[in-house]
Formats: sequence, structure tokens, C-alpha cells
Amino acid sequence: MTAPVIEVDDVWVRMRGHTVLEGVSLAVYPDEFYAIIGPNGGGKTTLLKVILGLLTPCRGEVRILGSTEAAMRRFLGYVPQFRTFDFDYPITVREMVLSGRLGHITRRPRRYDGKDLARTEEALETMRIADLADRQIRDLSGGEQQRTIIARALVGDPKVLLLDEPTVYVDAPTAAQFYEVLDRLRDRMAIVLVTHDIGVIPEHVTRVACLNRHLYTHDTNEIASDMLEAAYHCPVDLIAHGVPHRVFPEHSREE
Ligand SMILES: Nc1ncnc2c1ncn2[C@@H]1O[C@H](COP(=O)(O)OP(=O)(O)OP(=O)(O)O)[C@@H](O)[C@H]1O
Repeated sequence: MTAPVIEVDDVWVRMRGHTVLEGVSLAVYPDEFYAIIGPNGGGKTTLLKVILGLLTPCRGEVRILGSTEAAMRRFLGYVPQFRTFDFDYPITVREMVLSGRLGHITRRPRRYDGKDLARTEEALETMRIADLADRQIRDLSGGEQQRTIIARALVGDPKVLLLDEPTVYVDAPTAAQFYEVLDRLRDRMAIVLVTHDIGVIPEHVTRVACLNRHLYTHDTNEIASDMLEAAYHCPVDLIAHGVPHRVFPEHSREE
């Protein structure tokens, strides 16, 4: 059986006296498109930060390609939440994408070389923004900015692409185009997408889990009602393939 690219093993995180993640375990395999859904404040960004090595759990460990070495994080591409970017910053699309190579340069002084420039051109082509390369990022549409930050995550040639609420600020047609782009990337890398919006779970996900301090999963690509109930603690209206329906009727248990 293929080995996982990411293993999260019994991870606990406490912040300011509150338990944010409690005994979270999961494995992501190379060909997976793993969606993690959950309410605001449920710990999704925290889990991504633990996987990325930006946050050390008080218990448990994360293995990337079987290793706990910090250097293995170079195999991860990260697309943070849109709101964390300053799109008014005076920088071109090409410069922004190229900046994704910085963490991969070990030589000193840190200077870009031909490989960095070549990877940047490839990522611009992959995301179909080569024609925008010399434009300022502030002059792009939301969808074009989104493709730019994904290209920036791709220049490191990741084995896994981690996306935090990638469609939160884009309209429905742009989100649909975005999922087409992810489909194209899937034969090159695993994808982990976190979102609070269960209406956006794309049809090609291979696995869905719900996170609200605990991770609830059935190891399938179905959004099961008991997972949602456990994670959201309230009725949830799900829009699956354009058809709204209520996935469970009422509160059945209190925390
Ligand atoms: N630096 C911090 N210090 C203290 N508490 C924090 C810190 N960062 C996050 N938290 C808390 O941890 C919990 C989980 O936050 P997190 O950002 O991981 O949730 P999320 O599921 O990503 O939420 P959202 O969908 O709103 O982005 C929240 O209650 C948040 O207030």
C-alpha cells in the first residue's frame, strides 16, 4: 500500500488555556483530495499550522513523507487565507510567484538562480496567468489574485498543496474555475482543503472530515450527517450539486 504523504498522529494543541485540537489524527495519501470542514474557530487553520510546522503541538507528532524532520516541510505548498495577503503591495505577479522560491534557497547570500526563474515561469503557465506576469497584483481581479497565490505555492514543487478557505472571497463562477484548476493539479500532488463552508465541497474530493476540536471522519468522500452533527452541534443546510437539503433535523446532543 502507498505510504501517506502527511500523517498527523494524536495531536493536541492548547492556546491561552483552551484546548483547540484534541487527539487529532489523520493520514493523507499521495493521490488524495482531502476536504476538512468545520465551523469558524473549529481549529482548521491551527491544524494546517501544525502540519506546516508553524505551531508545535503540546502532544502528538506530524510526519511528512514518513519523517518528523523540519526540512520535510519543503514538500508542502501552502495557500493561506486570502485576507492574510496585502494585495496593495507594489509587486508584479511574476515577483510574487517568484517569492515562493525563497524558502527553498539554502545558499547564502540568498539569490534567485535560473532554476527559480524557470519554476516561476512553469507555475505561471500552470495557473494560466503568464499573460499577467508583468501586471501589479493590485490591478488583478479576485480570481486572478487567487491564481497568483496558488502559483506562488506551486513554485516549490510540492507533494501536497494545503489550501485555507480558498474560495471565500470569490464568486460562484470563479470558484468553479478554481476547482477545475485543482483537478488539473491532482495528478501531480495531494490536495488538502479546509473550509467552514460545506456548500463548496467540490465533487472530486476523495475524503471529507469534520473538525471542531476533534476530527470526525468516516474515511469516505461522503459528508455524513453524524459527522456534521458532532462538529457543528446544530442543524446544517447542505447544498450538494445545487440541491439544498437539511442533513439533520435538530440538536441531538449538547457538548
Ligand atoms: N494565537 C492564538 N492565541 C489564542 N487563541 C488562538 C490563537 N489562534 C487561534 N486561536 C483560537 O483557536 C481556535 C481555533 O482557531 P482557528 O483559526 O484554528 O479556527 P478555524 O477553524 O480556522 O476558524 P475560521 O473558519 O474562522 O478560520 C479559535 O477559538 C481561536 O480563537
